[in-house]
Amino acid sequence: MMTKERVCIIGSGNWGSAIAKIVGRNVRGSERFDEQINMWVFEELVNGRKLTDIINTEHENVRYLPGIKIPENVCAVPDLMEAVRDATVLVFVVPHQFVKGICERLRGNIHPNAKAISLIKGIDVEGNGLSLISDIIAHSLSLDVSVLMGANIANEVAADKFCETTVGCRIRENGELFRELFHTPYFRVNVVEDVAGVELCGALKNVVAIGAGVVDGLNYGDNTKAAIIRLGLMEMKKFARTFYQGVKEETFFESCGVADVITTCSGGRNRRVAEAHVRTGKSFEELEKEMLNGQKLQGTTTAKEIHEVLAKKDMCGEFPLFTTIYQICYEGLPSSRIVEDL
Ligand SMILES: NC(=O)c1ccc[n+]([C@@H]2O[C@H](COP(=O)([O-])OP(=O)(O)OC[C@H]3O[C@@H](n4cnc5c(N)ncnc54)[C@H](O)[C@@H]3O)[C@@H](O)[C@H]2O)c1
Ligand SMILES: O=P(O)(O)OC[C@H](O)CO
Repeated sequence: MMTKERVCIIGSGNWGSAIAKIVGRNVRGSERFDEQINMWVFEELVNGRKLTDIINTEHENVRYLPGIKIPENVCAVPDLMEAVRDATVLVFVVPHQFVKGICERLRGNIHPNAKAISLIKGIDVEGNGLSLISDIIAHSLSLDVSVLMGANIANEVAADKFCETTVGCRIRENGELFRELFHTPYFRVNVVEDVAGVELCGALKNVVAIGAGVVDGLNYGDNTKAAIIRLGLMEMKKFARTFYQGVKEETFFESCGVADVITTCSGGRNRRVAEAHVRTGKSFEELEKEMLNGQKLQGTTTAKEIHEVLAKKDMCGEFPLFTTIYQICYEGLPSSRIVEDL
């Protein structure tokens, strides 16, 4: 008899918890996946109680996804090594700034047959230049890493509202395995063989979302926002194809591309916080703490990371939207320059 795949979800924030609901339900009765799932939780106290205890007794992540029941076969585990023990399928879903530290701790401690998927929307910049988060995981842990990105605001997915998503894979068999793990009638998975294209769409759309929030804060209206979306998509495509060979044109028409830019520029956290930044004059850090209750912004850090890459290559002038968004976030450029500098 085939040994069943054992799944561990690494991360338990807003999206990690929503995805735990899907995966927890999908593995029930599965011939391919073990029904028991571990979810690694960065432990914290909520009203004096451990978050893992709350999740394991009330089956709800009251801090990051309140009001949604997580299936009882999902077990919250505070110890990372214990969480991944025996896991052959690793689902990475933490804010991108934490992934390197987690991989360092995991190195040498994972199942030899493990494969992974990253749901993390972000990039990394090291001395030599740009790295995909999926490559950081793959190189640290010597395993194949697929990605899942799409127009997927966690609260809407968790409420079972229909949407689509894109899995990018290098090994088709693994892409199909992940489709089986995540696909539901209301969370429709399409698999494409373009990891870099899918992942860069997911990362870069967070920068465009900051731009959309800025024009909302300025009350510029829908036409301006549509222009930001269009110009943002063009810069996303140019950036992805400049830095990664083989990124496919059609990937930008998948859920991870145009659909995610639209959703993120309407209902996302990055957009909301950027709008508040313009209206209140408060810093992004202050507003992240005030408005997100522990959830993390990815768009501002990604704007900084891509700016570092562009500045090193002397290419800022070729990416006027990304550059202006960076300057608004980090250099005090007046918000109105978002359109003046285009
Ligand atoms: N929330 C969404 O709607 C959504 C949808 C799709 C993709 N994503 C992406 O998924 C990834 C994870 O986002 P999220 O919404 O699940 O997280 P989140 O924004 O809710 O972040 C909070 C999480 O970070 C954890 N954390 C805090 N400090 C930590 C530390 N030092 N080490 C490790 N973990 C720590 C918290 O415990 C919590 O689980 C991001 O890349 C995000 O862009 C989010
Ligand atoms: O809330 P945001 O801005 O982090 O975006 C959430 C998702 O990535 C939208 O697909």
